[in-house]
Amino acid sequence: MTYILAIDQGTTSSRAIVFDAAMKVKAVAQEEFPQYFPASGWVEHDPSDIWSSVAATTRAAIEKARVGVNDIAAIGITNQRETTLVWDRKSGEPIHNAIVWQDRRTSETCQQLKAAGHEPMVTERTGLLLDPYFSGTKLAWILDNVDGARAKAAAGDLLFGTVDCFLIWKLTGGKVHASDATNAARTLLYNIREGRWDDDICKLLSIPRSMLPEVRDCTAAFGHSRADLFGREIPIYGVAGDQQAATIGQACFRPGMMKSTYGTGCFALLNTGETPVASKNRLLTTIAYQFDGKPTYALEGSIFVAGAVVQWLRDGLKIIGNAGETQALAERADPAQEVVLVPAFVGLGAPYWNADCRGAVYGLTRNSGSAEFVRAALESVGYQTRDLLEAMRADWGGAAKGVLRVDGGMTASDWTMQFLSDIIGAPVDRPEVLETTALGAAWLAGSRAGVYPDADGFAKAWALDKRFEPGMEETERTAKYARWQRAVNATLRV
Ligand SMILES: Nc1ncnc2c1ncn2[C@@H]1O[C@H](COP(=O)(O)OP(=O)(O)O)[C@@H](O)[C@H]1O
Ligand SMILES: O=P(O)(O)OC[C@H](O)CO
Repeated sequence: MTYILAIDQGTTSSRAIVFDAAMKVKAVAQEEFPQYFPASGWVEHDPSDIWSSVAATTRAAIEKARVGVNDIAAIGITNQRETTLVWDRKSGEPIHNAIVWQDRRTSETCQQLKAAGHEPMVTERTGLLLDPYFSGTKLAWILDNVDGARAKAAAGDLLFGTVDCFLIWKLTGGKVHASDATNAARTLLYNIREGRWDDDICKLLSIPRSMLPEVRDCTAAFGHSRADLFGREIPIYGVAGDQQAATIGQACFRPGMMKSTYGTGCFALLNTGETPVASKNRLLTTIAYQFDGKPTYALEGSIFVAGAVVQWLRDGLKIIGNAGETQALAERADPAQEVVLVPAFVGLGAPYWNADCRGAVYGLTRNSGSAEFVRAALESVGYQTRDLLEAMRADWGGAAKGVLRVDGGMTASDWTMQFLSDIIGAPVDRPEVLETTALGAAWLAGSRAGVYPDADGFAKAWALDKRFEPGMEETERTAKYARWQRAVNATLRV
């Protein structure tokens, strides 16, 4: 039994990956599923799509890998975080669509809670902000808006879960209602300092404790998959939210180590060790992972638009046919032009948290063309990362100018990675395995199953594909970053 099945349930697709004993990818299956936008700023998933895409891709990956089900030692799960589901304890039927992390419908509730002065207490206990991003107010919305939900919840007939918890419930045939500490840490209901659901916050949002799952370590036993799913019961041994799983997959096990994942958006996590660091710069404090009942904390910064800016160049402006074309165009851009793009398409995330501002372009001349736009778009990813790192350095002395480990689809762009290193003034390391998120989940499950090495052994196995070293002069770096900051300030004021 030397293979591990990792489930990566993301925002737009579900993926299943079979890893071999050497932690190499043996087979991958992926399925996209529909996104529902019932009103402006609302985003939902149909829970049956989440489940059917996971069921289909896990079976397909096992088949493609040509391994017997008896050779799979364990299942690891990683998932889009914060997305909120509520289902009936007896029938297992969801009572509403899943409300996705991007959904802003609870903006007003958050504003009211802030106006009533609750944010300092909530931030102190959960490490999060009173923002619709997190699960708590989404869960309260479902209870308030589905007929009879409040009464059923009070009677103990409803269960809440983030996506990991829902998948564990489905995989085990309703036998296990549990989540891991990293997912719990994103709900706005979990006290990350005390390691338990917070009764005061639950009361504030009128959420009955009986709905909430049991919270376990990332390497706990989460039951077994139903025998009829794969032909045999397989233990579920590893669970972590996707950004935390990427941190684990990048072996950021020591305080001061950080990773940044560049997909549609970008999420940077900095390991701060065994004590939670409260941010003065609107970063989130979260749990990076939890082993043996002991949490390791992280500071997290989220950027909403990273790779999405490249999609906009392709689908919106139509100045490229595919993402790979950005490299040549950026190289060709006129060095004398100083075009700056602030991609605040949906507002700005950390450290600004401004939901209302919108994107802007500065420094256009009569000669500005597609090459300068492309360069400005790729540069915006580097500048936004520097914003996060500046905030991390201001928050915590341990965040010195260390190496940044990167992963995600956009790290394929050498130009972007070189600019990133230039503008942050630190080395950027791209690993050989870019399936870092799934690898993190696989390692959690595989180490518990005894198939994979311990954390030290795993960290040693981490292999570098390419290191990008900063080559820009300090004066140029300072001038460029100052221009970016002026552009952001102007954008926030419009
Ligand atoms: N060569 C490239 N240059 C620039 N951006 C790229 C390149 N290849 C992929 N991307 C960007 O990376 C993103 C896809 O990354 P991925 O990790 O698959 O994202 P997600 O998991 O959020 O869907 C897309 O937004 C795409 O525009
Ligand atoms: O599914 P992804 O990769 O877009 O990740 C979503 C994050 O977990 C949201 O916090």
